[in-house]
Amino acid sequence: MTALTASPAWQNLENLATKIKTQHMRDWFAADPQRAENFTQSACGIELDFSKNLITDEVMQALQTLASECQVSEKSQAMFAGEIINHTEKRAVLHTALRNFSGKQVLVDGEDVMPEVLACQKKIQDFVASVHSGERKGYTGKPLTQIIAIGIGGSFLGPKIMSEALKPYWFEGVKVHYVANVDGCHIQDVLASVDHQETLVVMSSKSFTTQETLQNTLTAKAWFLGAGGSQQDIAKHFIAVSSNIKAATEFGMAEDNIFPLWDWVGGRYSLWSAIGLPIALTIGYENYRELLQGAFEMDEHFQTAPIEQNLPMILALLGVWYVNFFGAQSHVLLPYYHYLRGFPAYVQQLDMESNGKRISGSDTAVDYATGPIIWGSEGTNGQHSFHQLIHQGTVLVPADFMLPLKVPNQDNTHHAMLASNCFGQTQALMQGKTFAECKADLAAKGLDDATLESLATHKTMPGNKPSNTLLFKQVDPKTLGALVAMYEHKVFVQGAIWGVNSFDQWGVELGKELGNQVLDKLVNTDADLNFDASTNQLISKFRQANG
Ligand SMILES: O=P(O)(O)OC[C@H]1O[C@](O)(CO)[C@@H](O)[C@@H]1O
Repeated sequence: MTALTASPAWQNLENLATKIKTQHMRDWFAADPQRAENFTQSACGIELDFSKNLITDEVMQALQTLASECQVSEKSQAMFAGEIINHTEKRAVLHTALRNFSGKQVLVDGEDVMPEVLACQKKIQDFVASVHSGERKGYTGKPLTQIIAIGIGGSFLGPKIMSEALKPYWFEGVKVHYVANVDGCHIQDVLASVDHQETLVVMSSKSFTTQETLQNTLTAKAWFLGAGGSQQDIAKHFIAVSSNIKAATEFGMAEDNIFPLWDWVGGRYSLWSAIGLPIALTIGYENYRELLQGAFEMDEHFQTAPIEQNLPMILALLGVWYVNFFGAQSHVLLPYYHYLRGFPAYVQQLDMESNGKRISGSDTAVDYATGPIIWGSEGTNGQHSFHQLIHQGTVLVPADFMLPLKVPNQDNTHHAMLASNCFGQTQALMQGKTFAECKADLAAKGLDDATLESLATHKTMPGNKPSNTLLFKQVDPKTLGALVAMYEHKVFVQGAIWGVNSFDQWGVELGKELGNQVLDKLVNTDADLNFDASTNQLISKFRQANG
């Protein structure tokens, strides 16, 4: 047993879980008219109804005790203070400094990082203004109306998904295309759709070593030169965002065209840095600043709200409850808003790359589950596919439903239908439908007793399936910023409880290394194959097909 699983707080939760598993949420709602109100909290434009969870006051208190025993708030103070909490990479973790509107200093190694952060924000502001006004032009004098944003992982998901979510705020006259994968089909399609004279390429790579991003940029550069641009025109059409200024200049980026970021910004936490430049180009700098402001307000809420009112804390503790005491292996995100359709993929990287870990801070393997599989897609589409498993399958899948109460420029018929589906799903998951209720329905249809008994077993819905409902007045930049920061802090709290380092990602390295070794054998077709038999066979087939 590790210290965590042996702790009194953990043991207490195990006992409570055994008790809770014999009860049904349906009965709690029937017995307590205040339940919904008691288990609803709001902050920063987000209302969280967590009453449809397998919890009682006693459970929530026990979870809060666990958080205190794991020193979550002390660990969070260390993060905000710029301490080296990413101990395997010896780095501070300060994405919060990128949206720090408090006017206070943020020290890393005794030095205030805020002047550099503010200077970079000013550079973004000026750059966006020069593109939007048409003052910054391409080499033939045309305005830059087509932006190709090249990057992958955290250098792609944040900009793409947040821009998509803010469609009602798009600046007219500029179109941003995203390219992440090294699959040539994508970049070719995008290049074929734009005029090189009007195109600005924003290459985003914190490390400036990522294969996909480097190759896609080289392809874009070759296309630009092939279409009539010259080497000296590159500076007008190619810019980079990177913490590796040396590699970016060696690659050919003009120094003035490089937007910096710092090693204390993790890739999956980087949308608040210049990695967010494509967002600012899409929605304008003022709206982009609102996004940052929303995140800042959530940071303040996370640091100051009491644990029982603290949205990231509540979400994190509920997640721990299901992962560690109910055996839940996944968590589904269900935005009922088309423009937020990419949000599950965003949280997927944020959560799985952060807490998909098995070694704790004491350098030993954990004996408890850590980060779950995060998945999901927009409602109502999922209702007609995977919701079946959530309702009647054999695994427990806690869900976060999300709905803006108002959507811009929309006829209420659609929105009311969308909301009714969202609320109806949470209701069905919670209450289910008993065998007796199913039988009564079938009897009313005049079915004979044998058919009725048999069919009713199949139609019975156990219910008691947990879900959170997150309501927003609307998905404006500020609320979206708060929403993203809320999930960041949720992930932080869980990592703090599980004792893992949420800020490294060694697991992705081996694949990159082996991929490069394989690439060498694919390109050098005479080279001996000395991998395992399966990999050798796959390489041979590729060589034959492309020989
Ligand atoms: O911005 P970079 O350095 O190109 O990295 C892209 C992504 O690659 C990863 O390291 C994973 O491969 C992510 O953490 C990161 O967001």
